[in-house]
Amino acid sequence: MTRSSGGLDRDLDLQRALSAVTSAEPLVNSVTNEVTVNDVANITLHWGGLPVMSDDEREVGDMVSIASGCLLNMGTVSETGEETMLTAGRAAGENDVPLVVDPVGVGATPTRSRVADRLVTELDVDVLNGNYGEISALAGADAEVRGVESVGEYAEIAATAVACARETGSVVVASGETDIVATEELAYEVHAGHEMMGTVVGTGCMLGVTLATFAAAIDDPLEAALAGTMAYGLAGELAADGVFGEYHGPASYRVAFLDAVAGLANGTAAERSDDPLPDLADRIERIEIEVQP
Ligand SMILES: Nc1ncnc2c1ncn2[C@@H]1O[C@H](COP(=O)(O)OP(=O)(O)O)[C@@H](O)[C@H]1O
Ligand SMILES: Cc1ncsc1CCOP(=O)(O)O
Ligand SMILES: [Mg+2]
Repeated sequence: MTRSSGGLDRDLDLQRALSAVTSAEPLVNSVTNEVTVNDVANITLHWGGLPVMSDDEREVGDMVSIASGCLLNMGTVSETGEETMLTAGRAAGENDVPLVVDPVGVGATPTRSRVADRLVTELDVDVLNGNYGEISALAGADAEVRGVESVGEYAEIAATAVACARETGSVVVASGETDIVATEELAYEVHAGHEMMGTVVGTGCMLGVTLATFAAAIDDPLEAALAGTMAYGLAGELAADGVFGEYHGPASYRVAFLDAVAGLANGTAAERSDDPLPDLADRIERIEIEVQP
């Protein structure tokens, strides 16, 4: 892999993206796991979307057909859940509803790898989001996913994310200390977030529905992924800086983080912090990747 970095080669405006979401107020259906479902619903609302968690085989196709975005999160996928996610994903494809898939825990067990493979091969996925280990496992690269956590080193994660984008035709968001947003052509490093985000269960799931909510309001999936990933990491920083209240550990940090998301969407972040929105050219770096064919 050859790597050369360059500036942000796109006109990306974070306030414009945030306003697109709040003005669209998109209905977003999440078929997701019961571990973090409430946080996934709440953060959808905090961004300005309308959450619904329809996951019954008899209804989910109808609900997705009237939604503007759809998330499939396989965190606790059951046998029925597998078929329901495919029903929801097919309805998204038939109704041109942007589809985000979070292949939680792919690579940890043969079952998760099989289900994830079905989702990415049988559905038209606009954005795939997972941690470094999950995206590496999906791309067939060396990966260690312990349960749902990514462990190990991933020095080539940008090239792996591009390879995954090439294989799936999706925009790929590989989350970690530095988030990678990749297409079949290139990758962007998004320098945002805070280590406290890694201490809260659900921050990957909430990133997934953030991407679905932004993709529901912004036509270009790459722009939606870059803006959503950046806004999400920014909320993590504002919370860590105490802008939305003092925290004393992961539990109180989680509350401050949710308040920071709402504050970015409703404008109160600007009242609480001198300059809440950074110049994206300083935070997003384009990485040219020469991936071996
Ligand atoms: N050490 C870190 N520094 C900055 N941001 C982080 C860190 N760890 C996690 N994050 C952020 O937390 C969110 C969830 O990422 P991650 O923990 O990789 O997902 P998952 O919970 O699915 O494993 C992402 O937005 C990511 O950028
Ligand atoms: C712990 C756990 N187990 C099955 S789903 C889930 C939540 C995963 O959340 P995240 O991917 O955001 O860490
Ligand atoms: Mg996750």
